[in-house]
Formats: sequence, C-alpha cells, structure tokens
Amino acid sequence: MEGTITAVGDAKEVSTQYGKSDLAELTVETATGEEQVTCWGKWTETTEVAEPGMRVRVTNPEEREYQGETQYSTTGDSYVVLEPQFLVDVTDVREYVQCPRMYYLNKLSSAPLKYPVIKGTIVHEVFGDLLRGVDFDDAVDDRVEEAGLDLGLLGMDADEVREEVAENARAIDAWLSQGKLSGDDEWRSEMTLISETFGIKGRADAVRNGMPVELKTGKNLKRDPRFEDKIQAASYALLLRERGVEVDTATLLYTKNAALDRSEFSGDFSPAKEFSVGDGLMKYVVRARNAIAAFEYDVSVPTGYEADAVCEYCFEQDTCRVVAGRLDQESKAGQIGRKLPEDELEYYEETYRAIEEERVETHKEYAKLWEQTPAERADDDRALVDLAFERKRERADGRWELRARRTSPAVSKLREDDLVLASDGDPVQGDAELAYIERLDDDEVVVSAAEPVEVCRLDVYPSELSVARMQVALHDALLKGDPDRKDVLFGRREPEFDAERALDPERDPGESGESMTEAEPETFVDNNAAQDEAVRKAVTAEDVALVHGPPGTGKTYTIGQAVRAMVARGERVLLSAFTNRAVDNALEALEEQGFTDFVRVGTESGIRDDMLDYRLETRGDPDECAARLQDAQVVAATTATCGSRVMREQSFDAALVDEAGQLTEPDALAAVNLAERFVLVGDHQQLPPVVRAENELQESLFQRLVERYPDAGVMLDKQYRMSQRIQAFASAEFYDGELRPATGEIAGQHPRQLVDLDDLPEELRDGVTFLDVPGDGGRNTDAVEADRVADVVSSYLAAGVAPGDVGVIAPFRAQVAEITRRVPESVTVDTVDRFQGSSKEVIVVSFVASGDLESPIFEDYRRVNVALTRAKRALVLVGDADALRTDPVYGRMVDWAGPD
Ligand SMILES: Nc1ncnc2c1ncn2[C@@H]1O[C@H](COP(=O)(O)OP(=O)(O)OP(=O)(O)O)[C@@H](O)[C@H]1O
Repeated sequence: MEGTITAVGDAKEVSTQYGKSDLAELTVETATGEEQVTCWGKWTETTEVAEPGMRVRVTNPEEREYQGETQYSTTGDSYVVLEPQFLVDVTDVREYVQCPRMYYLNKLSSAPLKYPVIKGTIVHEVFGDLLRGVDFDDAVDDRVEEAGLDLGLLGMDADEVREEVAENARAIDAWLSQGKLSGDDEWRSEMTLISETFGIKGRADAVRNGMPVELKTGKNLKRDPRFEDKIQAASYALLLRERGVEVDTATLLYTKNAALDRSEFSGDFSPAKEFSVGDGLMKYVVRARNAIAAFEYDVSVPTGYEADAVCEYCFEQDTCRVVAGRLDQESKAGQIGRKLPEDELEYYEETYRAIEEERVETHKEYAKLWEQTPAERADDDRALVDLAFERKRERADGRWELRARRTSPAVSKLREDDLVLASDGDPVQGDAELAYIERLDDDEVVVSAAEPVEVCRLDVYPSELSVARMQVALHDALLKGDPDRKDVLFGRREPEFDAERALDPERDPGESGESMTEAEPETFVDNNAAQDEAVRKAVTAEDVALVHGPPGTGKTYTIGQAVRAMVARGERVLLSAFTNRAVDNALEALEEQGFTDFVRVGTESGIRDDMLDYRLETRGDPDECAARLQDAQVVAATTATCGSRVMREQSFDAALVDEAGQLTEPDALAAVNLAERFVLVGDHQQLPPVVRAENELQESLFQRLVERYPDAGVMLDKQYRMSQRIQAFASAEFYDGELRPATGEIAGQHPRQLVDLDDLPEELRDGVTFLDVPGDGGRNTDAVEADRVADVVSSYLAAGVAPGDVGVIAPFRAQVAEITRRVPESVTVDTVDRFQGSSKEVIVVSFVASGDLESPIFEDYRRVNVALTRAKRALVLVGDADALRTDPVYGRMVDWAGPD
C-alpha cells in the first residue's frame, strides 16, 4: 500500500503473544481513501522520523477488515519506505550509518585531493580491469599513469604508487584466481542498480554469481567485515534482490590485508570476508535510508545524536565542530569557531535549501524512469526508445563500444558527449549501464560503456553532480571565503578599484626609471570606449568588476583584452564560463590576439577540436602533468570543472567568468572562490540560469551584483552583429535604447548584400519581416507554421544564400523536429538555448503561438531577446499575429516587424 501520510501516532509498547513489542500507527491517504497502518517493532524507528505530507509505501502488509474498514499492519515480510521516490545513494546510507553528520559534511566538502582517495580509485579501477581479464601489470601501469595529474599535485612518486597499488591488487588477483579455480564463477564489474520499491540507487563494485562484492582499500584484521561496510554490501544485495536474485551472501575485499607485515600485526589476514545477508540487515538498510529521506524532506541538519556515532576517533571531528560552530548547529562533537554574521547565515540557509530543492527535482527526474512509459519518455524528449542493437566491440582500454540503429527519427534532449543510461530496454530492472554518447546521427548511435549492454534504449541520466558541486561552492564561499570579499557579496561595502593598476606596465617606473607621476594610464581598446572602460575596470578591480555585454558587443574580445592586460601585470588568471563553447571561444580570442600561454582543463569530449592541443594532459608523468597546470599563467575551464578536486586546489589572482548571467550564484562562486578578485561578464537580459526548481537559484550573482553596485559595472553599448533595423527592437525593449551598431557598415547590413533582391519573394526583401500564419492551434508543434518556415528557408536557398548562413529558432523541441524534417540538413534548426552565443546571416523564428498565449512560448522575454538578436542581415518572424498581440511585448514586436 502507498499514499501520503496525514497523521503519525506515537510509538507505544504492547504485549503480544510473542512478548513485548513496539508499534505506531500511521494514517495514510491512499487512492481509495484514508487508511490506518500499524507499524510493528523496529519500523517504529521509521515512524519516529515520519511526518504528515511524506509519501510512504508498505510492502506485503496484512489486511484486516474491522468494523467495515480495512486496516493494514506490517508483517515479517514488510518494508516501510518513506519518500520512496527519493533515491538515496548507497554510499550515503553507509556514511549515515557511520555517522549522520558525516553524511551531511560530505555534502559540503566532497572528496578532497588526498592520496588515500586517489589510491582507492586506482585500486578500484584495477579491480575492474582484472575482472575484465586485463593483464595484471598492464592494468596497474595504465591506471597509475592515468592518475598522473592527481598524483603530481600530491607530490607522489609514480614508482612508489605503482608498488602500493600492485600490493593491493595482488590481494584481488589471488582471490580472483581462487574463484576461477573453483569453476564457473560469473562476474560482472560495476553495476548500476536502482530500486523503485525501496528508493535506493547505487553502483556495486562487482557482482559474482549474482552476489555483491565490495572492494575496500583499507585493512581489516577482524573475522567480520566492518558494520558500515556490511551495510553497504547489504544495500546492493537488496537492490539485486529486487531483480529476482536470491542474494544470501556478500563479500568484502580488504585489499590492504595482503600487504601487511605479519610480524607487526595479528588477526585474520585474509582479504576476502564473506558474510550472510539476512532480512534483518536489509531492513536496517531501509530504516537508515528512511532517516536520510526524512532529513531531505524537511532539509534539516543531523546533529550526530541520531546514531551511536563515536566522535573521539573520528577524523572529521574538527571539521564537524567548525561547521557546527560557524553555522550555529547543534552537534554531538561540539562547536568551535565564531558564528557567521546573521545575514550570511540567512543566505547560507536559504541557498542550502534552494540547492536541496534542486536535488529533489533531480530525483523526480529519476522517478520518471519508471513512472513514464517508454512512449511517454520519448514524447517528453527524455529518451531514445526504439533502437535496434547492432554490435559490440571491446576496446583496448577495456571499455565497450556499442552500436544501435535508430528505427525512427525521434528528437530528444540527448546529444553527443552526454552521459546517459544505456539499457536493454528497461533502465530500472533490466541490464543498464552509464554510457557516453560518442556519435548520434539520424540512423545510428554509438555509445561507450564499461559493460556490453545490448543497447535498445538511451535515457537522460539526471546527474546529481551539479547539485553536489553547488553545495561545495556555497560552503567554500561562506566558511572559507575571505571576509573582505564577503563584505562586498553581502552589501556591507562598495567594491573598490585601484587606478594605479591601469598604468601602462611598459612604462612602469620600476623598469624605465621614470617617476610614478610620469606613468600613464594604458589605453586597452582604442576604438570602443565602453570596452576600454570594461578592461580598465577589470584590471583595477580590488574585489569585483561587472561587464554587461548585450548581444554581439564584443564580450569575448573584451575578455581577451582583459586577460592579456592582467597577465602583463604579472597576474595568474582563471578564465571560466558556463559552457565549454564559451571557454573555447574566449581562448580563440586570446589566440587571435597572439597570446597562447594558457592551459585548458576539461574532458577530451567537452573541448573543441582546435583547442585540444592546449588541453591539460591528466595522464602521464606526475611531475610533468602537475607542472603544466601549476606553471600556467592562464587556466581555462568551465565553472563546473572549477568545482572539481583538481581545480579546487588551484589559486589565482583574478577570475574572469563569461556567461555569468546564466550561472546560479553557487555555480559562479565555484570559479570566484579560486581567485582574489573577479570579473563577471554576462547579460541578465539573455538566458537566465537553467535550474529545475523554481527558487532563488534562478537569479544569477551577476544580476544581483549589477543591481546592487551599478558603479562596478560597465555596459558594452556597441554591437558588431546586427543591422540597425534588426537591433532596433531589442535595443528599445531590453537595453533602454542604448545599444547601437558599432559602425555604419554594421548598421547598414541588408539582405541585398547576400543575394539579388529580385530573386527573393517580395515579402522577404526587407531586413525584418513578420509573416502572419494563423497556424493549426497545436500546443507544442504547428505543422502549418513549420511548412511556412520551410518555404521561407527554401526561398533564401533558392536565391543563393548558403545553407550554413541560415538558422531557424523554435521554442519547443517538438517544433524543432517538425521543421528539421522539412529543411536541408545543413540548415541549423534549434531551440534558443542552443543558439545563445552564436549568429547567422539569416534567422527565421517560429513562434508556435496560438489562442491567447496560455502556455508561455519562449518562457520569458529574455529568451525572445536571444532569438531576435542572432541575425545579422535578415530576420523573419513566423507566427499568429492575433495571438501574439494578446501580450504587450509581443504586440510591440509584431508592430516593429510588420505586417504594415
Ligand atoms: N573593439 C573592437 N574592434 C573591432 N572588432 C571588434 C571589437 N570588439 C569586438 N569586435 C568584433 O565583433 C565581433 C563580435 O565580438 P564577440 O564575439 O567578442 O562578441 P560577443 O559579445 O562575445 O558575442 P555574443 O553576444 O555572441 O556572446 C567579433 O567578430 C569581434 O572580433
């Protein structure tokens, strides 16, 4: 039975025929009405954390009719699951059992760059390799080499690490070969498991004959595995049971045991500890996960009293007390340090809550994996569901290349390089693995995965990584952040500027012997006063400078100038942006300006091909890898990568962050935290941060600071893209009329410069055109409008415009698909989000507007602004004029564009 809790009774002790037992009543609103459920025994621990409003599921309850009503009670086979749609991760269950506050603290600080962590990862990878049959020495050498950068930053010697990893791996190898001797062991490494019944997800290190095997790189000389390790293995056992495997044992492999000197230690040296997994342990797992789900439900913070955590021996004791002290939390370990000022505390708590709300939304995405039918998921753009598996091939690196044929031309959010869940058709109960899309075209898809799944379906995989990084950035900014910086962030002090820094370093008195008074302010950009001022602000800012760059105003160019000016002053600079594309564009601008002393940090698949030469190699000799990063004057990475453990170890004089209007505050902080001073470049009139939850994360740090400190900002007011005719509406509507074409030549751009106007239909001869198409009234697609858009595109192509110069923008992916089917492949058709930051000679916008515009077409005006500011010479708007006129902004847009 399942429903929403409306009341929770107190636990009481009663006598039964089997002796004394606890019980507590839950009142639950189910699909058929309000029901009573009696939770017996240890399930009262769960009722104690339950609250009205939470969802609850009780499996295998006993049903009894009593005075005409059905009453439920738990049986020996029952599980009580709170908030089952919230998938608690197995590693969180393990942490929680060890100490509830440890689970919380890990959310705030993520895995640091520490040798035991890195070594643990390497050994795990070698374990996977050995299972896949890779040669022992090859696996060790290769995996150590792969961790080159991490090891280099830790100052580790590769030979020593190899030796230590080999010692651990030998324990694995010996144990594996024992299993092999005994016959037909069936192995599978790294298995992604999701339980919709128990609300748990996880990734088992390995599964042997259906039973979980967990690898621990520590030692354990007791006969039995550690309790928290047992809990972890039992969680996987529970997940496997849901797939119908009768799991009764699990194995923990303590690899360090094999490397211990027997004369120094005594105990049970065998690395592999097997134990039987009974129902009791699995119920314990579910109760622990319920406690976590309950904390997440009301975003409360554990104190450490919830479990029998022992603080005295805990490595995290100091951190725990500092966090408790600074954030004014109750903690079993106590508090140290001064409480944050009230406004910071309030900000921290609000932002923490907002990020957790985002986490809940991410979990709702997971739940859609089973709540939606395959067809619904496909309709929702969240999956490609009818793939026909073609073939698999094992690569030299042990990963599998999997190919499937597409049997229908569906659209989806999925793109090349995305992390997806590749499955045999059932991502929850079937064979499923995380995979990367390597190629996705109209008739075939190629993915790579650790296991050879017979791919028939790919699903969007809602990663929690971005949520995790936001929490870490928030924590770092508030608890570790410089107090001076925080004064500005919290409005206690105006940002300051040091004019001397703008003096020409070429004429630095230190070098030329001239006195300071003779040094002159440098001119950074001589043909654009606002850009010049922007660079000056960036260079002189002691705290923050804000560069507001409307479309095409040379943001990227200005960033390049600013970076070079900073480098000329001997500064180490972090160059960051929301997307890989913007990071690469900024580097390209630097390259064009003759500067290439930079290092690009990121994954091979994320970085544009022409920038791969600058990519920081993370594999190889530790010292060399580390030196390349540490010696680089300029380091470039997305803000997401700035939250990685490698980047969190770096420090910079200045951080320049592009696309800052699209970043949530915590995402911007991830970059800003790494530098002494920072410059945000963006436009809050274009795309806002994209988050699932509707809360304060939707407002960027850029916008907040621009509004708070207008004097720290400069607006770039000359644009290098659009004709006067095209830019007029956006300038008036979104930039107070202050945006202007940079030159007469730009202002005067016209379709006649592309084609002979006589070759175009009459209505397309102006630079801006509105085509009134009543449409078919569809909500997300409009076939009539799509036909008209296709006509317009073919008119331009017929007149001689190159297909690559034409772009089509539509508000919904479904309409993008409608139009894609009707135009040649080389014409880009996409949603606004994919067009931000790019431009075309000719842009056609399809509005799919009908009726009274009930459903917001471009969600908000900022998206329309982006759509209307991509074209250089010709902009064609296609939509239902009457529908659009029901909205004042769209009404003015229609008036501006025609029809006359
Ligand atoms: N001061 C300048 N002098 C000459 N050309 C410039 C200047 N500033 C920018 N440009 C040119 O204008 C064009 C647009 O500049 P850039 O790509 O930097 O704009 P952007 O603001 O980053 O664009 P978007 O709005 O797409 O992000 C580029 O071709 C660039 O070289």
